[in-house]
Amino acid sequence: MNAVEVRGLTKRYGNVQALQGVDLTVPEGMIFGLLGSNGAGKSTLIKALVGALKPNSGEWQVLGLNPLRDQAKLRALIGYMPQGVALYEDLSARENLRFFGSAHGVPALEQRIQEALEFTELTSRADHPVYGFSGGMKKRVSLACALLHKPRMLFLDEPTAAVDPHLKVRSWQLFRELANAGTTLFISTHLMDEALLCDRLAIQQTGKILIVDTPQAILEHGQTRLTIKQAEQTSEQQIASTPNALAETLHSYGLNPTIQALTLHPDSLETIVLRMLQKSEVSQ
Ligand SMILES: Nc1ncnc2c1ncn2[C@@H]1O[C@H](COP(=O)(O)OP(=O)(O)OP(=O)(O)O)[C@@H](O)[C@H]1O
Repeated sequence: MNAVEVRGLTKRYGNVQALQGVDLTVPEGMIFGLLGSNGAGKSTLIKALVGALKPNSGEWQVLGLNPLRDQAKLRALIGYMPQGVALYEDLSARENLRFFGSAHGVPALEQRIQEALEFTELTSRADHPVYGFSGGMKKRVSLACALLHKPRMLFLDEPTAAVDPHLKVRSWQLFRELANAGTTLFISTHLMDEALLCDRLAIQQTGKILIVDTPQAILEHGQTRLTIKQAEQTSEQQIASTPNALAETLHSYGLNPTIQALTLHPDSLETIVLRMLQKSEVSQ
């Protein structure tokens, strides 16, 4: 079964058409990314899918349920981490989890809270009030709340916005662990490096989905500028962004003709910075 099926979804706020006929299918058990710039309609789409707003028209189902009509049933099956922090600031992380867990009727709640705190690396600050937490820690508490009832599907609206590189990497490890265990994740982002970590990616612009494919296939829509410097001259050419195109071009420069594809995987700036930070921690 598909986790999400959407046809012709529209949503208007006054004269702003936030969703302009969205069609989308999300298979179960994967990390599905929704990439779009500010105002593209990502939060609106997620809110419609979790039953937090009423679209103007279209058909939409999540885990086979209608998010408005079957709201109570659906809430038991999904976790939702909104973009803004929706926590009780005067309560501790554990108390927030207890509150959300009770609302969901989570069995063996205290044990489950402990597991969620460990999973999100919050145990050492579990009993401190949330108002003293950094933005990244609050995000982790929100994630723990969304995970508490072991949902089949998680909707995470820009979960790593304003989060430092270490926590971002850790969050994506968590997302991958959850997907490996069978959870479907629907994650919105405007960050390209995160988009590449998804199994499938939809690109949204002004309320419309432009393309849905694997990140690799989307990258192959691009062109690569290849600069080759030899003793006397530098040559530049545009080639297709595919491993085969690179190998083929380099054959004329003497690359072993049996090599059919070449792929480079340079570290992102984030990875480089993270490694530097880790090295300096070890040497201190
Ligand atoms: N409650 C609202 N009332 C009026 N307009 C709204 C409301 N919520 C969103 N909009 C408008 O709808 C459009 C889509 O907004 P939405 O928040 O869904 O985009 P987004 O892709 O999530 O953006 P961001 O990345 O900045 O969070 C924007 O033009 C926004 O201003």
